[in-house]
Amino acid sequence: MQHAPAEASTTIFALASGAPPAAIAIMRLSGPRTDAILEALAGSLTAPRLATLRVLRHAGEALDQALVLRFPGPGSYTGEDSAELHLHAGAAVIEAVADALLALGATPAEPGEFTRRACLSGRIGLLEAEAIADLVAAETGAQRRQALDQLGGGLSRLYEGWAQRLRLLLARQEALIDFPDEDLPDETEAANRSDLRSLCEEMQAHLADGARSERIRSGVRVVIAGAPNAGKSSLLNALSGEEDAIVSPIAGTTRDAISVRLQVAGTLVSFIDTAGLHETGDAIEAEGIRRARVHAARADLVLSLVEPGAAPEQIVTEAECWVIRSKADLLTAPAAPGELAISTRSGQGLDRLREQLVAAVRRLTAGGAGASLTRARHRAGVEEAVVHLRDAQVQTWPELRGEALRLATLALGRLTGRIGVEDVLDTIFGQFCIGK
Ligand SMILES: Nc1nc2c(c(=O)[nH]1)N(C=O)[C@@H](CNc1ccc(C(=O)N[C@@H](CCC(=O)O)C(=O)O)cc1)CN2
Ligand SMILES: Nc1nc2c(ncn2[C@@H]2O[C@H](COP(=O)(O)OP(=O)(O)OP(=O)(O)O)[C@@H](O)[C@H]2O)c(=O)[nH]1
Repeated sequence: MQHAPAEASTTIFALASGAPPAAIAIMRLSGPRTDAILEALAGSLTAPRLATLRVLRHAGEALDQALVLRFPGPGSYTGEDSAELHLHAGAAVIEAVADALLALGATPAEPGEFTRRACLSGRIGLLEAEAIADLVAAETGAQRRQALDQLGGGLSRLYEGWAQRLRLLLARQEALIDFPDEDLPDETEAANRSDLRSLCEEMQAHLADGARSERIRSGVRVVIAGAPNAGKSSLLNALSGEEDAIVSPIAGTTRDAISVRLQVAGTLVSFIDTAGLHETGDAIEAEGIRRARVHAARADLVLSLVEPGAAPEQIVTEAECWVIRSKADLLTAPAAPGELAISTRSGQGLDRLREQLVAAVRRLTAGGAGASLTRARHRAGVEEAVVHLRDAQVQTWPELRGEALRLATLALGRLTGRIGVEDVLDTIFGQFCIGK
């Protein structure tokens, strides 16, 4: 972890609670001028971590009767001197307090700046900062549990453990380079090789998790595809219970993908209604169809809708693809065995489809115990480490093997934030809300 208080010179403030109107608003402060500002506003410093009722005054005027909480650094969320003002959440109260804070030398915080400072002061690692972002954004129970696990440090410990083992390997590797003529090397060499192999295997197993936690975090993608008029939009509306997509007897009604986020079995699922697949000379429709195919290719599950009498469309995807007979109320003969038949008009087959969706979502997000990666950034970092470890395994020159081990350690270090924090901070904190 880095300990350089790079941005500690300013004192920042932000409304940490939601937008008014609300009952209470929490104004958060962090930085070296925190105590001076509190003294000016509240008359004197309050006891650490003890909610204390004070009248806040500025320029001879009372601004609010508020609860003041002081968190002296370094034992605070940011690691700096921090405070919270729990205000009456009236827009005028908030504005008056913000004006007073500005006048007393504080500056408005950037999105995620409190957590960024917590990272820069070494209070938390990057993986924990990401977990906080995920926790704040969580819409489903599965997302909340996963973010809380990551905040608990499971993923950090896994990556730190790997980095630690790599550093040990590197040290032994360097001993080999420094003392090439000793008797030990043969045994050390064999031990290094076997440790390297098992480390590499563990990382590959970690990568081969079927992306289950990335899915929990960003949502399972279910794409509804098929010919024009197959009943795709009707199915989307039936699943969501709302009029999300336009339904009409005119073929080609849905031209761009429509995405609806629903919870299935406590997991976020994006159902994506796409343009009907067929040959067309219409440029806009053709673009819609191209997008439909891209969506299907990236899906976790494709529902391929087919009208009675028609044949399924060709859909290129690595995902599971269910052929579903639509408009079952119009079927004269029973559906083929094993084929799911639904009717959004009569409701036939919809409960079965819902049950199958629940089972599919559980399957797509199920996995073993232990920490698992939740973002593309983690996947890319571990993949990079694996590339270098593979390289290390085939290198015959100890110096080059050492270099490959160092590069793998670097990749892991960037994941946890031990190395090159600044590079990734903007990407991560740009997505935070202000006040976090
Ligand atoms: N009012 C309020 N509620 C909140 C937060 C907050 O900052 N303020 N949090 C913020 O996001 C979360 C809680 N997270 C926190 C994490 C660490 C510390 C902190 O001061 N830690 C010190 C002391 C711990 C102790 O009491 O012993 C430390 O770890 O040294 C505070 C809040 C959720 N609820
Ligand atoms: N009889 C019957 N008609 C249906 C059913 N579902 C949809 N339809 C009708 O089929 C027509 C097309 O339905 P949509 O849901 O718009 O079909 P789509 O596949 O989204 O069509 P495009 O947007 O053209 O790709 C509409 O007139 C619907 O009312 C059904 O279960 N039974």
